[in-house]
Amino acid sequence: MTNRTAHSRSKQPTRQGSWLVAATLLASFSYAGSGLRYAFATQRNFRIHVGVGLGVLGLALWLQVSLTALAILMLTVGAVMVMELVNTAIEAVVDLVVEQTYHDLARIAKDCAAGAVLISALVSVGVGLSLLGPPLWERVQSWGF
Ligand SMILES: Nc1ncnc2c1ncn2[C@@H]1O[C@H](COP(=O)(O)OP(=O)(O)OP(=O)(O)O)[C@@H](O)[C@H]1O
Repeated sequence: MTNRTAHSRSKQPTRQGSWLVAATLLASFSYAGSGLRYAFATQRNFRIHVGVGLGVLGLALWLQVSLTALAILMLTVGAVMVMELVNTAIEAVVDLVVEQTYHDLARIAKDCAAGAVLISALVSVGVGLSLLGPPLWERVQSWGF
């Protein structure tokens, strides 16, 4: 039995236009996990952002920054990852619509999505330097450099 058939025979209310609807909360998490795994496996930039983000949060914990600073860093790191995921989603939808053809609107959509990732990454560098730079400098000086 295909998923579509299974769905149509279930007691779940149908949603017009959807091929497959998450029937349970667990299924929703599972689909979200699939998206994260796909982005991690296929998007080099997403892997870089995850690596740098974990490094930044590790550094913040090591420097024992304030809880407010840690919260701002988590928000910033998370925002970059979210932008990368949205960028990946937009690229997939654009490719689905135009397939292998060149289209100016496809270019604009992809370029703007990439621009959004770039801005979030630049902002996160500024936030990271502002919040981690001074305590890192103090720590280095305390070593007698
Ligand atoms: N169908 C299209 N029509 C017009 N321009 C396109 C099209 N597909 C891609 N482009 C152009 O090529 C660029 C790169 O597109 P591509 O799909 O390869 O993204 P990418 O390099 O994988 O992006 P990212 O590194 O953010 O994942 C786009 O930003 C856009 O300028």
